[in-house]
Amino acid sequence: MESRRSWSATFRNAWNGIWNSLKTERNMRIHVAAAIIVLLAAFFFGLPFRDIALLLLVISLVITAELLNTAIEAAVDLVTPEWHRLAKVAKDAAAGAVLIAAAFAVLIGILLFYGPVLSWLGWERFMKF
Ligand SMILES: Nc1ncnc2c1ncn2[C@@H]1O[C@H](COP(=O)(O)OP(=O)(O)OP(=O)(O)O)[C@@H](O)[C@H]1O
Repeated sequence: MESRRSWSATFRNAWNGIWNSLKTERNMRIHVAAAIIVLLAAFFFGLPFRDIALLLLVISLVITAELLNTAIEAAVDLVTPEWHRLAKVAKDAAAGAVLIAAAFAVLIGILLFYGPVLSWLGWERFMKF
């Protein structure tokens, strides 16, 4: 194993990890597609830069959680391909982390898009509810 790596090798390995997760994990592809749609919608509805920054933050949290989930699944499968209670604990907790990040991302998305979508539809009267 190399003891000293160049920056480019480190970056290449990190990119391999992202690319591998995109190729193998359907949920990762769904998260990335949702992120692109949400960012396009943010520009379409003219969300302020502060709100777009918040969207970028939650998107990065969801994708990071999904990458860590991929890493934990691979590490657990490497240690034990057999059924094991602790393997289940590790994989379920990793999946739970993705669920929490995704659920709060949806909630933040609703809060940020609620006003702009209603005014785009001309339904400002519903904004007080
Ligand atoms: N070795 C194991 N021992 C015990 N339970 C396991 C094991 N492998 C998987 N499981 C159970 O099956 C579930 C799905 O695990 P799997 O490795 O198939 O992930 P996945 O279907 O790719 O999940 P995700 O959608 O989160 O990526 C785990 O959350 C866990 O409950």
